[in-house]
Amino acid sequence: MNQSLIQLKGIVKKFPGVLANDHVDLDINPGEIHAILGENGSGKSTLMSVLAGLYKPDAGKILLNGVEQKFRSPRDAIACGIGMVHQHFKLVEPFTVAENITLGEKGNSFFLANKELKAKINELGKKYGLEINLNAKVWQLSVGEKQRVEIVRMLYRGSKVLILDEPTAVLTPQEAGELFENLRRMASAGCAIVLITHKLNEVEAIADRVTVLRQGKLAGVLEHDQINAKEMVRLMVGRAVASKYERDSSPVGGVVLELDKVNAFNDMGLPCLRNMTLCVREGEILGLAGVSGNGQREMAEVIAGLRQVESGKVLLNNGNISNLSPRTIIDLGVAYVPEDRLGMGLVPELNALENLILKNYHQPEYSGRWLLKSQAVAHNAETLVKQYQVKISSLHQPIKVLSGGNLQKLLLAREISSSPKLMVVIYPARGLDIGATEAVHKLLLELKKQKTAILLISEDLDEIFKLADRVGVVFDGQLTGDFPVEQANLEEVGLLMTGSSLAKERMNDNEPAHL
Ligand SMILES: Nc1ncnc2c1ncn2[C@@H]1O[C@H](COP(=O)(O)OP(=O)(O)OP(=O)(O)O)[C@@H](O)[C@H]1O
Repeated sequence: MNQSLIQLKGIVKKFPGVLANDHVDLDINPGEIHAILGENGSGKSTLMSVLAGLYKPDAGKILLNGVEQKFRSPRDAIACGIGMVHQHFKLVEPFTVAENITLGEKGNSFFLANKELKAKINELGKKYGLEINLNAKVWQLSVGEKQRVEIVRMLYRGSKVLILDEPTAVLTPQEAGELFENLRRMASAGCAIVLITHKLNEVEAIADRVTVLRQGKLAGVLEHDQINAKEMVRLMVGRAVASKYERDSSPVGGVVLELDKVNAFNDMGLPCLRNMTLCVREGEILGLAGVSGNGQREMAEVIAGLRQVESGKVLLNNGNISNLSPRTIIDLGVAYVPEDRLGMGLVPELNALENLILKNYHQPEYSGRWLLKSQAVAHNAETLVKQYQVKISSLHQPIKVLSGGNLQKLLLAREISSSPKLMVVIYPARGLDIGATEAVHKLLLELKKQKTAILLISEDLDEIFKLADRVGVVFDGQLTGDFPVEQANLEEVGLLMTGSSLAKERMNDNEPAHL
């Protein structure tokens, strides 16, 4: 048998109070796509950070082609051909693509990203299907394009082992398809691809081998012919996970949220909501399907008071809330779980006590004459953390160290505990493992039972069909479909998401398909 390209042997990594990796072994072969699976907090990112030189292991060895390596920094790992593309991209937004790719390279001034460098980057792009406009500023790029820049940056530095942390979590289904084709091309050219993911269908579609972690330990390795969803779930969770939820069939109430011909602009000043019209009723989940980037985020921001309504109205229980301040909208009973949990939903540097009162610290319940009422703040956090089963070693620790699932539970705990009339939630299970996804879905179904109107924005049609009473489709800032879930058809919804019929109508009207 050929020698593994990378071997991790007995890796141990401890954090205060947590054994994140407990004697984990991992073999990676050249030319393979190797998936790392495990529930939130099982130690996947920690193990990959050890391999990428970000963390020094407390025990264990890293072997490259059979030779032991000691990485003191990511620079050492990169020099050995190991590069990691993180979930949160590490690009400098005001710089161009070329500058970002060459940034930090010895001897290259990024201001002088010259012809030769550009030719080299273009060649890599062509070879692996990763073409990008080198002169574009990073802030102008879509999420998928930014990810491409990160990958090309690693390839440019000679990476032979590319670690991708949940790369499809932020991509549209089409972009994810393209990424997989490109990864396959890289693997065929001899690179090893290590993929951290929660999506079992992706693993089935693309992985050559799978390593499963559970509670910091190695739970098992599946060879290609052993990869199937049931076995992966068994190794990951050790129990069955609901594939369907029981539906609450109580009748829905009156209209809570109404968008009446709302128009708004995106960050680039282009129209992103175009006469958007929809409504959500009491005790109803409207699942809004759509490829991200079709105005969903902006719609949620308009409802939450974070984006200007240019024309049209946002009505809450028949009252016009367009362009009211976020605080007023919160006080009127609107809860919001944004796409960007750690940037917008929670403050990474603050602890759980502080994050859990971010929306109501000014209220007499928590606010004394000069200082916060520390006992009330602590009681609130202790109760919510227990009730929502957030795994956290200390309420005083910055929440940035929590796993994705625990962050989302913390955020939902804060939002749900305000007993909202309307909950707007975007991609609630993005990046979460199946156990945490189930927990989050159950919280939303419980909220529906309490008669809250829920606008659930998602790209995951399984999620929408599991939870929603009605399925809406958004394309290019407009509602292009609206069906009771029983009458919704997966294929039709998928087609509407790509704008197929709308695109045809547009062409007939001689209007451009994209603004
Ligand atoms: N810098 C840190 N300080 C303290 N604890 C940490 C740190 N990084 C991770 N942990 C803890 O180590 C454990 C493993 O975390 P890790 O992020 O590796 O899990 P994961 O499997 O990648 O989770 P997810 O799927 O949510 O990304 C968790 O309990 C986490 O809270």
